[in-house]
Amino acid sequence: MKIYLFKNEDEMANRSAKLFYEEYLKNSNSFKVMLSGGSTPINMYKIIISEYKDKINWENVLIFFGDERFISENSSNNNYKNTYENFLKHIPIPKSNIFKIRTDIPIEKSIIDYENKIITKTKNYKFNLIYLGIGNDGHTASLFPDELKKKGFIIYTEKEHGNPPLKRISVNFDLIEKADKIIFMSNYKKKEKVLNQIIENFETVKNKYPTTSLKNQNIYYLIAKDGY
Ligand SMILES: O=C1O[C@H](COP(=O)(O)O)[C@@H](O)[C@H](O)[C@H]1O
Repeated sequence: MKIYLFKNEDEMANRSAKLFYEEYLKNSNSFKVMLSGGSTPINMYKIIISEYKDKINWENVLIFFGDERFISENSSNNNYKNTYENFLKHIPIPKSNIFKIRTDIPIEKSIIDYENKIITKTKNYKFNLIYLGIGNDGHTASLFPDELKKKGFIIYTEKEHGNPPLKRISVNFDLIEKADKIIFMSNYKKKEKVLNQIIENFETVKNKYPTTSLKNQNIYYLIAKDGY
């Protein structure tokens, strides 16, 4: 596990976009990547579009999502919609290489549908690269501290979370653990409590939060801390 601090969001975005490209080069025949939702990755997407778009054979890139807010794809709260608007519609990736989490069918059916897509396109749920965010309560993807009992590779939450409160679908720890590389990206602002603990003494918060509970050896925390 490595922690990298950046002076600002742009520097963090540059590094995370470079990592995207580096991992693509290692797996350029079939690059399986899982993206996080929320606003943090948007700057990274801009850099991938401007710096790397033309260096990547998008036919060989498969895009999945770590979690989804269970709301219509037309809503600005939908992770796929945001990723499509800020990233996917700007790159020449075939539509058939994008695997979204459906919100137009019942939630129990959607997790089965999503898991089937993953089973079909990966070897035993293994991704080359998984991007994750960090919530101010230490959640990651949609694995929330107060409901971690569900087993399986894909789960949905019992409660509604966030603003607006919505049920969520998420990949679970067992799937994330299998990835070749995991990148957490987070902005210090509004997440001081959990990020301070991660930065200052990771060992003391190991296993305390969903975001610090992974055992995978190839985890990068990229944290933008103004003026650091
Ligand atoms: O709700 C969510 O939030 C987290 C963090 O989002 P951010 O806006 O702070 O970047 C995100 O990682 C997750 O995918 C999303 O569903």
